[in-house]
Amino acid sequence: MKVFVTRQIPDAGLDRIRTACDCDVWPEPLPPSRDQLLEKSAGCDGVLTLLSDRIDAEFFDRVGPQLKVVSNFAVGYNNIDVAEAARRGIAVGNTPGVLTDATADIAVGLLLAAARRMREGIDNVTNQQWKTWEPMGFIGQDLVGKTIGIVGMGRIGAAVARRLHFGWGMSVVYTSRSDKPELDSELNARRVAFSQLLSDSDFVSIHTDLNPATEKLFNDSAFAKMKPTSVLINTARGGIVDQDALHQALQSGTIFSAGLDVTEPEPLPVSSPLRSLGNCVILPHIGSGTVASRDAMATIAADNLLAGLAGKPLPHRVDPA
Ligand SMILES: NC(=O)C1=CN([C@@H]2O[C@H](COP(=O)(O)OP(=O)(O)OC[C@H]3O[C@@H](n4cnc5c(N)ncnc54)[C@H](O)[C@@H]3O)[C@@H](O)[C@H]2O)C=CC1
Ligand SMILES: O=C(O)C(=O)CO
Repeated sequence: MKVFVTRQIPDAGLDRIRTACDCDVWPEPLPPSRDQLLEKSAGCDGVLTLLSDRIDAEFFDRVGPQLKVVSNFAVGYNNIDVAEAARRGIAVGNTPGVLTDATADIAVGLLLAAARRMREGIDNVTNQQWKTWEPMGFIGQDLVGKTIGIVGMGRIGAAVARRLHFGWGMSVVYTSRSDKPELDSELNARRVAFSQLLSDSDFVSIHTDLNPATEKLFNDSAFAKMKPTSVLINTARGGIVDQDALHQALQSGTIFSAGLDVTEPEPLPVSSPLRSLGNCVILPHIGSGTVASRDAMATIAADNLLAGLAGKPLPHRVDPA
């Protein structure tokens, strides 16, 4: 079986694939260009992709009808046209669960950083502008006893809610496609409408997948409903936030600050005004970036790939919505 792996991934997964397949791994740190992706994947039975690889009808046409499986090295799969894959009988896999804690930790880290103005503080020290301890300097937002609004109460959303409820005594409100009675009783949480979440929350953390209903969900009208002291955290996907509206909200004081692990595009262009705002903390999409998480993602991605090649059910299969 011939496979293309679009980037170096941990040996925990790569060794399994190399043992079982004729495997070509993209060797560069930067992704293959679109043409290189299409060229390298052509004729393959399986591909192991990253969240930055666009997998669509054109890709499937160019790769050929022998393609059996696309295994995404991520839990998010908005880069893949899953419906088109299903129409063609191509299995799609992802890596849920093993990165939940790592990503929730980064969400909490961003929340602390954005609430307590750490970016401004670090910039101040790094630029040698810090002169003395000031009673009124770098005043941020308190966390204890505040309200966290979780947008998308899935695996990562629940893990963030637990951290903030049990660690900082926060009240939890959330939006979800369905009721979560077990979380309501565990966290004393309340499912509310999106607009109520925006107006009630001191902190809002985004944990939905990117889909047609969540694309640019955070726009001018959403920011207008948030408290001027509120902090927005996004570790989900950049496309869920209208970044022009976010810039305006941060600059005008409509909201207090933001912490982003994800942007659209990634990285943001050098000219993006969000890069230079002191009240916007931006990380280079490192939510799942721990040894254990990335090893486990590699193992699952390899297992999905090998199962698909063998015509067996994928351990973690993605179905069309
Ligand atoms: N920053 C990073 O490195 C990482 C980012 N992610 C992102 O986080 C997302 C969530 O991951 P998990 O929690 O594992 O997925 P999940 O599938 O457990 O949770 C997503 C939740 O969002 C809900 N949802 C979808 N649309 C909604 C809507 N319109 N309104 C309310 N709820 C909605 C779903 O029903 C689901 O409960 C991924 O799709 C991915 O994009 C995931 C891992 C790492
Ligand atoms: O898994 C994902 O969806 C990520 O964004 C990176 O781990």
